[in-house]
Amino acid sequence: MSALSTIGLSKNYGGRRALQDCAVDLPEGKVVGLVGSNGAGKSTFLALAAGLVRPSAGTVRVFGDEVRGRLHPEAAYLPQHRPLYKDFTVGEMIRAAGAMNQRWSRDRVEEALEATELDCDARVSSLSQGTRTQLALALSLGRLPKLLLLDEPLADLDVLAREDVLRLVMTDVADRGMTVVLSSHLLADLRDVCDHLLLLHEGRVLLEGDIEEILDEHSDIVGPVDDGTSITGTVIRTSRAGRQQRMLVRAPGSLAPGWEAQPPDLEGLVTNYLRASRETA
Ligand SMILES: Nc1ncnc2c1ncn2[C@@H]1O[C@H](COP(=O)(O)OP(=O)(O)OP(=O)(O)O)[C@@H](O)[C@H]1O
Repeated sequence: MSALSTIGLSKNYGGRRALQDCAVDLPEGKVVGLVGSNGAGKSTFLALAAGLVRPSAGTVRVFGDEVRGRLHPEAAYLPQHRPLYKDFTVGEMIRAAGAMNQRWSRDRVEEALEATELDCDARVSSLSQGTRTQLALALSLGRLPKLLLLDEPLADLDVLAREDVLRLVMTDVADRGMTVVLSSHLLADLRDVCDHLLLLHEGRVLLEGDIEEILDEHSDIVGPVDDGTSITGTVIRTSRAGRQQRMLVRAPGSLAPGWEAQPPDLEGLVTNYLRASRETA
């Protein structure tokens, strides 16, 4: 079953197109890396999925139910600006979140915060950025969501805090089969935990699918610069170096003598898609 699917999803802010005609199908139980440059539409996509903003066109479904201006009861959403009351203490914040959510596990929140050794009497305003993210994430996990939407959860965190945040998320993925969509403008941030990719560029879906399948479908091929006629498949991008040319090809056929194929790495593949898109714009 799809955890999150969209058809023809578009969002305009005034005259600006933030998202255009997006069709995606994110399977249940996956960890989805939502990747794209600044302004690609990642936050808009997540806010639409959370029902926080309404689409200009198209539909969003969470576990088959159309999202209409409210968060799906089985979903949790953590926006970029961590929604915490700065004047509250940690304890007050946990109680307030509990009162606001029908389905709530205080045990899960406390378990998630165990490693942080957070003082329940500390004011939210006194916490470091990383600890605030951990607190906000723990409160999201307290809803025991089946779908967790995380907008730039790793931004502004040091290496150790990043590891802690990802470990928290992956515990619920492993224990409860939770689906996660987490955004970043850096694929490298997400590479180790994601098994599904959603690549956005200027509001459009450039690539979406299971990461292993995407990699299997593509080849990096290298051959003589004066021979391009024998290449079958879809050439995503060509670059030249001296007397050789290198191509990223989707579904390549058999190669002519003089050509060699290698499996691409994900970072290189994504970079080629983004560059090709920029070059044709
Ligand atoms: N509330 C808004 N009003 C007007 N324009 C907006 C609004 N929110 C987003 N935009 C515009 O929509 C486009 C997509 O923005 P969005 O924040 O979704 O991208 P993003 O990929 O999350 O970017 P970043 O990585 O910088 O956070 C951008 O051009 C942005 O300026």
